[in-house]
Amino acid sequence: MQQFLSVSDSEDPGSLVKKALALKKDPFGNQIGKNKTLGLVFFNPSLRTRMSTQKAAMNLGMNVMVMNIDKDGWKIETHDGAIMDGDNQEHIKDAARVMSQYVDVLGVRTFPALKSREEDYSENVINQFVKHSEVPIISLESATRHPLQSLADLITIEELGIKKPKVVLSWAPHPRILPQAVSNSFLEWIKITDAEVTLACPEGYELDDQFIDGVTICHDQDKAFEGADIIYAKNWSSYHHYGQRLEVKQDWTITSDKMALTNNGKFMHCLPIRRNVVATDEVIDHSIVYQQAKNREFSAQVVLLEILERMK
Ligand SMILES: NCCC[C@H](NC(=O)CCC(=O)O)C(=O)O
Ligand SMILES: NC(=O)OP(=O)(O)O
Repeated sequence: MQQFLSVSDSEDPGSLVKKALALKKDPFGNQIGKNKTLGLVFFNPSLRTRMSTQKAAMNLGMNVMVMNIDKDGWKIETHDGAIMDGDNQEHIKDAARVMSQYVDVLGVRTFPALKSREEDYSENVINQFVKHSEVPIISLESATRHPLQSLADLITIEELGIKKPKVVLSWAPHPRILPQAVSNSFLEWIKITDAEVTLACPEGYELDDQFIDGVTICHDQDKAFEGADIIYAKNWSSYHHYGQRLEVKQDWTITSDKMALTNNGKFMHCLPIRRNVVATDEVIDHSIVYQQAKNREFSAQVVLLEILERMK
């Protein structure tokens, strides 16, 4: 693997799931990362991605450097050709090139601004890193995708051992407007499995066509939940009415009553989760979200391993 920005960067993404499960059994068996350094650049907050990716790198014997560029760096200009006489102090092309000289692999987290769909879906920030970095780039969640999360989700689903699982990706309420990245990415990855996938969301919350191709869309949450094996909950803001908050009449919070409609379904969420807004305490406390979060370590480890193996 040369880089990891989406499912299409792996020739055989299904094999990553199996290799990750093997790493989970023997995390320290391969020290290929000795004398190699991973850099992690954060434009946004993170708990799981930060810690699981550092742990994954340490499992392989790597050193890790973390740069919270939004807090500790100069203010970054992201537009090509900008006349930098305003607040922004350092151009992304200079920052990316320089940081890449200190490390062997570079991870980048960058959220969308949710103001312009064209700007966000152009993936300008992470693509500038790809363009100007001298080393492979790993997405730690970009404007439109979160592949390390989706790979961990697939590892978790594989561990459940359900044949042809009925999976529902359900929209849920949230006090803020959030990116579509986790949901887009989940749909892009779940397609490589034999799962039957339904997207449950209020009208106006359908995702970009490139992600929902082949997915059943259901605007009735109760109906979607009937017989489901897995409920993957997430809030996302409207793709079609970009950056807007649409009126939603029904209550989409996931409760135990709704989970009772499923086939003893497992509840998944990438975290962080707004308790008693996205889902009730009872649902979260009986869920597999911690198993899912633990698997972030092995999704990151298998990706680092594949990248390091290619560099040998
Ligand atoms: N990395 C996992 C999710 C990150 C982000 N969630 C958030 O920003 C939630 C913040 C809050 O609850 O205010 C998202 O939805 O893409
Ligand atoms: N799920 C996830 O990516 O969490 P963080 O935003 O805390 O890294």
